[in-house]
Amino acid sequence: MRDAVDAGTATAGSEAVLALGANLGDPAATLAAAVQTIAADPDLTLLATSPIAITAPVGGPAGQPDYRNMVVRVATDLSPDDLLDACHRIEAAFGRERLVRWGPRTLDVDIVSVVTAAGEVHRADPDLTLPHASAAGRAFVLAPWAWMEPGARLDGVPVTELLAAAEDRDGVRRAEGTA
Ligand SMILES: Nc1ncnc2c1ncn2[C@@H]1O[C@H](COP(=O)(O)OP(=O)(O)OP(=O)(O)O)[C@@H](O)[C@H]1O
Ligand SMILES: Nc1nc2c(c(=O)[nH]1)N=C(CO)CN2
Repeated sequence: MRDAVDAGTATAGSEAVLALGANLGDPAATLAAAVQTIAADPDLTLLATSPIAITAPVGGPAGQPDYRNMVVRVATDLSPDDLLDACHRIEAAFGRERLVRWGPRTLDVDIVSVVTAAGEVHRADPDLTLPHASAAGRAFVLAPWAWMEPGARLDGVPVTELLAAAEDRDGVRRAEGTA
């Protein structure tokens, strides 16, 4: 594992893993369009996209529809704060409204991890916690990431190992096709 760094350290040449989730409207079409939006963003270089997972909702109100989840890897020179702003702009472009915690959404884009040349960025700010505070326990993030990059590590721990321990792993299945 490379050395951890504090956010605030120069982040030019970063790579980030973003987690995308949707369960309103046409989630598969939304994810496909979101990937195109990311690919077209001048501040982001899309390096890899995962297969899509169909996942049972974790938390939130009862009766919400299954999600479609995926992850992407991007390269960027944006700071983590500016990358979060970019994620929020993409969510807003797809009509995201924050009504209920863990409630249904047209598109959620979270930052799972940011790695600079100096290592994994660590930050404990509630406005931007890195690595994402819940990602290490979420099969709906870890499974698509492991399909995309079987050797991936989150903060030094193999994603496959985290996935094996994730409580929601039985609620995740792989969809046909790609975004
Ligand atoms: N790593 C991160 N990625 C995205 N948002 C984050 C992160 N860390 C903290 N946040 C903050 O979390 C706030 C709530 O985000 P959001 O509405 O997407 O939460 P959620 O998807 O409902 O739940 P969860 O945070 O458990 O995924 C955001 O406004 C953002 O400031
Ligand atoms: N299956 C699934 N469940 C969730 C999801 C998600 O993307 N997929 N996102 C949440 C808040 O980020 C809460 N619960």
